[in-house]
Amino acid sequence: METDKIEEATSNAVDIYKGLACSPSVTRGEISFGDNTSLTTVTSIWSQRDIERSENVKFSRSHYISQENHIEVLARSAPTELKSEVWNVQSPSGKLRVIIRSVKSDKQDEKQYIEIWNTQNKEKNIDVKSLDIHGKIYDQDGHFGTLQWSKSEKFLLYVAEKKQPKTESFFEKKPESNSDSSKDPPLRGEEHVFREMWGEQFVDKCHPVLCVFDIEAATTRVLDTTKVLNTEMDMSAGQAIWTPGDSGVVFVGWTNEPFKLGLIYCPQRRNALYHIDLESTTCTQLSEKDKSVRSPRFTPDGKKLVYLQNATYGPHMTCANLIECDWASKNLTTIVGDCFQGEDGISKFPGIYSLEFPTRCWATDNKTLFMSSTWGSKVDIISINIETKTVAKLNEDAEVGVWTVLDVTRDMILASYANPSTPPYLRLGVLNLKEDATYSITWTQLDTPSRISGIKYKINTHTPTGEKAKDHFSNLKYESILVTPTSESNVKPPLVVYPHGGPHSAIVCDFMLYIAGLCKCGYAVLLVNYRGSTGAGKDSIDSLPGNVGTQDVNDVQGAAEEIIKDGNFDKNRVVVMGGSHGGFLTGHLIGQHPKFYRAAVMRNPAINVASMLGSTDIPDWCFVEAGIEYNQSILAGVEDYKKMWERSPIKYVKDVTTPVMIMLGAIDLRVPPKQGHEYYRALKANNVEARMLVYEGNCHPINKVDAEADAFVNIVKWFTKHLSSP
Ligand SMILES: CC(=O)N[C@@H](C)C(=O)N[C@@H](C)C(=O)N[C@@H](C)C(=O)O
Repeated sequence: METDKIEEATSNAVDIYKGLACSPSVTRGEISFGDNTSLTTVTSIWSQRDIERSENVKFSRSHYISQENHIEVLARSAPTELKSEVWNVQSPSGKLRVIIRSVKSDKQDEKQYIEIWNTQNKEKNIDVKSLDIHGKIYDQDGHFGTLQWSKSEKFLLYVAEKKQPKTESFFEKKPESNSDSSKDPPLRGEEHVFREMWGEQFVDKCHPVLCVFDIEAATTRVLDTTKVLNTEMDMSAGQAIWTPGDSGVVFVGWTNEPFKLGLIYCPQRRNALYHIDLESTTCTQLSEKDKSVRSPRFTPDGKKLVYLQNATYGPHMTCANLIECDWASKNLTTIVGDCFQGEDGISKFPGIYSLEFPTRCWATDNKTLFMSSTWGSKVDIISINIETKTVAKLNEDAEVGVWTVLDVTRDMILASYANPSTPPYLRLGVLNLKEDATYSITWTQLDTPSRISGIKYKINTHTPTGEKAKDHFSNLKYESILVTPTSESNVKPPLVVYPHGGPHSAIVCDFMLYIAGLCKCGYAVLLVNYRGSTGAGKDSIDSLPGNVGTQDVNDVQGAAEEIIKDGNFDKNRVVVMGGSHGGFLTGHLIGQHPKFYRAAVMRNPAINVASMLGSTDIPDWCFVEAGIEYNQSILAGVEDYKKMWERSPIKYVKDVTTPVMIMLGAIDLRVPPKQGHEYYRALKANNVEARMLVYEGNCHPINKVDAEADAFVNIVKWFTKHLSSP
């Protein structure tokens, strides 16, 4: 009986997952205007899981739009699969397009090409290797990646790996003396020198440099940024943009010394904004010292430069400031600073929580920009007027979900919208300037949303209660999202408690494949944005470091108990799952509340912060979350290790009775797999049922198509098994 139930649930999960996995996500969008100004084209790039091919398939779509007096979709192109495109960027005039293509030979060695297309054909194709001046061109990695046309459309600006000298063994036969001495001889004995890279998911990115490609000459110039302020500072460069008139480049430079820390999800690494003049090659620092900056953008008239900034080190995601640099004077002004929740809760603007501005983000007024930013458990479109320093929310309160601004140009805005029951779809809007100098948007849906039936969701607000409120920030509110199956059955659905990772991140009302899948399998899911999450004020974020393992655990448990008290769920059918710091919280929850959860699942869990310190790409995280101020010269002492251990779930493993399934990415550099092994061994030593899945070739997210699919079905099977047993 139990076996049949498990088999049926597993087979059902496979079918449900295969159906939902077809929902594509939009990765880029661009508004363009042909010669005929009445015709607008929206080009969008999508990604979709292909389980049969076990890869994410990328494809483009186009919408052809008339906007005589309102926006009307005249035609839609069929999706076109994009094979091997790393970049695809239209020139400012729309007459040219550059594609960076990456082609893998059957021997799997990768070749890259720079392709220049006009509106009829491919004009130029350059084999990057033939340039022999840099390594691989960087993709859109969210940190370094850049590909920008100059206004003149004669040059391209991109980021590539610095060329490495050739190396050879000490025992290699020396070449004849009359050989070509003009070439740099290979370095002997350097073949095995460690090349430090930028951590998790940046394993082939060690030293990015700025490159300017002359299209006519088909040659590239690598900009030497070591002469910053006349110091030999070795820098990694990225996020580069042209200065007005193409006379120079503004870019973000990260110091490579004393050692690199993991960069992904960590926009608080020490760096600065620089300006390099292409004629004199002088390089000057624009931004303040000892800050972390990102996403520089010039106003269309070139008079102002804005960028996002926050403190270095400290919490890994925090409230960002918007800084304006007057280009003529280089004077800096803070337009939007830190915001705090205080007594007002999350309804008040919580500050900017975003990794970047859209590539094009300005209204034609040269003073209002549009971006997406996390606001509680949703992502809204906000406008920021850099003249009046005012912030406004642009989407309606009723449309709770995730709004992503993709492109803004000629007072039109392209965005995608999604929510837990609706995969992302495109909306094109016209910006309407109101009398108070703010904007409203008149939207047109470019597609009919494909809403998934049987899923409803609501956002709950929680206040820390009872003994949980003793901690320092007890007045701060926090949210959760309850996603519930809308079945007619009067059987109370089992509840999955799901704390997010980070810890300084947030789960937002997005379309999430796993959450929709669990819901369609009959589970309700409680997604908890405990204090310390982004989108709820800087004070919320600052409340957590040093209090992990207590405050965050109390908030998740408090939300779960509050929801169960409402009577819609059976308190004997509650399970818990989480990844990374969410796995850390899962371990704490089953250790500190041993009889509350019937089963647990952890993805790449941080189990023992003390033992993680020496092997993670983010050792600073171990200090910061344990409440120890970090700098790169710190060395942990006994007391530091003690603090880290005392805040770790391993401390409570002896009290665990809940069956645990651990899922590991074999090449995870963020939370190394040995963390999961440490917990697995401790559970087995205590005769607790434990199952461990190790996904080869997967890193921290475990998001390769086959692994992600296998993990989902295994999760459903694990929960079914343990909810079926007495
Ligand atoms: C916000 C954030 O992700 N912080 C990084 C330091 C980080 O990678 N933290 C991990 C411990 C973690 O919890 N990562 C989250 C994003 C996950 O779910 O993988």
